[in-house]
Parts: sequence; structure tokens; C-alpha cells
Amino acid sequence: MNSEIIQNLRSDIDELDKQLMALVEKRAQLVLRLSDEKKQLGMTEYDPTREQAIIERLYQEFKPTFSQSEIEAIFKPIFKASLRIQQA
Ligand SMILES: C=C(O[C@@H]1C=C(C(=O)O)C=C[C@H]1O)C(=O)O
Repeated sequence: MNSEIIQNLRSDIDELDKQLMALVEKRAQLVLRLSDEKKQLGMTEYDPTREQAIIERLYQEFKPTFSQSEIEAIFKPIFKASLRIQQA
């Protein structure tokens, strides 16, 4: 039945969303560890060159599916949240 398919697909999407957030959280923990190392070396937390390189690399890998501006729209808030956590 169609509504059952919709329910199952939504359930799969909900599970993937949860996994995505768990990965974003795991990423933030790595950024936090990196931030500690950077502080010890006297490096600044914000590194726009590195952020741009990440977006460019992901764009090269996923460009059949996502535009560069879509990848930016996904990742810039992740970078911003990472910096907030670093500065907390
Ligand atoms: C993690 C770093 O620090 C900051 C956070 C980044 C991120 O979330 O990927 C990237 C660059 C920096 O603004 C880094 O320098 O690699």
C-alpha cells in the first residue's frame, strides 16, 4: 500500500537523519581536539582557507548531485557550530 511505503521511507529518512547528526557530533569532537592542538601552537581557530578547501574537495566529489553553493549551505553552519564549540 502506498501509505505504508511512505511510512517506511520516512522511517528510513529519520534513521539517516539521526546518523547524520551523530556524525556531525563526532566531527565536532575531532574539531575540538584539533583546536586544543592549535591553541598550543598559537594558531588561530578560524581558518577560512581550510574551510574553502573542504568545500572545494566535497564539490569535486559530489558535483553530479550537489552544486557548490548547496555544499556551502550545508557546511558553513557546521563550521560555524564547530567554532562556537571551540570557543565555548
Ligand atoms: C578544524 C579546524 O578549525 C576550524 C574548523 C574547521 C572545520 O570545522 O572543519 C575548519 C577550519 C577552521 O575554521 C581546522 O583548522 O582544520
